[in-house]
Amino acid sequence: MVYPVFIALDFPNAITARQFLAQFKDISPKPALKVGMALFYAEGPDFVKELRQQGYTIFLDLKLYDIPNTVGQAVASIAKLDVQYLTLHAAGGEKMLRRAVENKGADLKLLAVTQLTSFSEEDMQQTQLTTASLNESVLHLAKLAQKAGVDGTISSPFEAQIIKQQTHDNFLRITPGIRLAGDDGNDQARITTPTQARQFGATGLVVGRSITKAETPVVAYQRVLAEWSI
Ligand SMILES: O=C(O)c1cc(=O)[nH]c(=O)n1[C@@H]1O[C@H](COP(=O)(O)O)[C@@H](O)[C@H]1O
Repeated sequence: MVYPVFIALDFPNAITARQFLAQFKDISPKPALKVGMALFYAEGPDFVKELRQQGYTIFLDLKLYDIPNTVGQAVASIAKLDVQYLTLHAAGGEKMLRRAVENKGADLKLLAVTQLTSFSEEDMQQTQLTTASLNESVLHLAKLAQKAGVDGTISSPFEAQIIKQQTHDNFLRITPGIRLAGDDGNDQARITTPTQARQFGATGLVVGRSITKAETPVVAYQRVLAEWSI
């Protein structure tokens, strides 16, 4: 089983994203890409289609969170874009998650965001959405997502281990909050290196700034892969 490393294309527009990707033209296999809100809201589905035509695996990170009917319709629209992964918030609840699963079609994998990797324990309590600890909340939401038929979770690597222990074997554990040793954590609160994420049982990585802001992004990407694939 090959576990993916998604490069987060957090760029403001297609021009800068294309310039970035030009550096990877000789890299084979092509890296998997995560298109998030900034790029999608700027360029819309056309840029996603362009990347698909070039053969990239696409993770569309729109973190859907709305009433079940609206999310169901959104997922049905997104399924037509032929992307491979899509995020939605587990906190949207079982009915919302189930409606998304019903509308996703055969080839799209749904990933439920548990607690954002930018959240510390303190940030989470400040929202007053739960009195559970961060770990308890992540595990609870992971189990809820599994029950609703979602394909896996987004969490920090720190929670991947407990999710692995308490969910079925094929349940995906994709982890952002990844930094190469020595890189700044920026706005992230729960970060690990790719090596630590692998040891904690992650089954996929999302890496943004450690690659996109590196002096030589291709070298940084290869360092991530080297740590990840041991
Ligand atoms: O769903 C995500 O991908 C996501 C969830 C989460 O809890 N934390 C998180 O950082 N992400 C995304 O992962 C990427 C991380 O970027 P870097 O911090 O630059 O590596 C960003 O595109 C975030 O939107």
